[in-house]
Amino acid sequence: MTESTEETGRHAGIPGVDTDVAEAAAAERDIAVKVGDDLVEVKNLTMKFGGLLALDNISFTIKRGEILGLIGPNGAGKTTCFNAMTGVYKPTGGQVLLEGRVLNGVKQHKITRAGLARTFQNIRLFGEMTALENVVVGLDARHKTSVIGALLRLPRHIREEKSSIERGMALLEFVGIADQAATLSRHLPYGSQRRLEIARALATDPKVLCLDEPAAGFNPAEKEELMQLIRTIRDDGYTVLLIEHDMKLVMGVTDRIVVLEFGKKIADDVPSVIREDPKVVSAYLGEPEDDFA
Ligand SMILES: Nc1ncnc2c1ncn2[C@@H]1O[C@H](COP(=O)(O)OP(=O)(O)OP(=O)(O)O)[C@@H](O)[C@H]1O
Repeated sequence: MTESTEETGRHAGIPGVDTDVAEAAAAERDIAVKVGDDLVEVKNLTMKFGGLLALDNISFTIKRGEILGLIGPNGAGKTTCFNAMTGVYKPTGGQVLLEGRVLNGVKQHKITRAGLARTFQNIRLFGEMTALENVVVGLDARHKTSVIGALLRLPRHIREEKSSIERGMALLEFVGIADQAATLSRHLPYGSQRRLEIARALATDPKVLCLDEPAAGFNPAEKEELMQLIRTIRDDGYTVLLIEHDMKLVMGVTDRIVVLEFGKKIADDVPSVIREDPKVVSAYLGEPEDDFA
């Protein structure tokens, strides 16, 4: 965490955020809300699968510039919440707003374009493409030239292609795998594949980056490195929503935590309060000890 605890200006209010860094980096992004204000509002989000109420009237906000943790025991509804927010599922009820704009009913790719990017619990890369190509695919989604422009290799397309490769390389460097740019993604070590997923999501220039268990399968040293990467991403001006099972990781990296249990929100506070909350402790009873260390 950075050390800007005495902020009193309009960016104050998010513990641990170096708001100068966040503001400077994010200034280029066209985001309608200020650092510290509500960027995403989840209002009474409800998701039913037949008779199963997987999400029951969930409400929370994500503030611009924060790292928000979404935790809960197995089956609590975390991934369902991500899926309902990012257009994978159509919510049964409630609303998700990004910068005040309702996302319900908007197609997945349009939600990504609007600024909500995500990674998946199960890695979803193009295995037969190189690491760089996987990132460039994400960047291409933002291009303005037409298919005809690409076929005719018009100057604008060539310019965009060149800048895609440069930006793709910069993103691979940012997540620490630039030396593996030319490797087919299916040949990358597991940890690099997880990093590549993050780079590909960042390529869409998101306003909010949603990470679904990015440390799954990592050893403690890899987890520590990933925590550092998530902090760097935030310090670069992004807002992060993080689903994570590993409580130590969540407590160490987040500014605030929302806790779900059986599809209901049972707590929403800073990590030090969540750690002591009896409802949260009891929700984790019976879970592997590792999950609530
Ligand atoms: N497509 C679906 N159809 C039916 N039930 C589903 C579907 N997706 C999720 N569920 C159910 O919804 C509940 C919440 O599941 P979800 O995967 O969101 O939990 P989770 O908190 O992400 O769990 P985990 O930590 O194990 O990934 C579970 O009971 C699950 O079986």
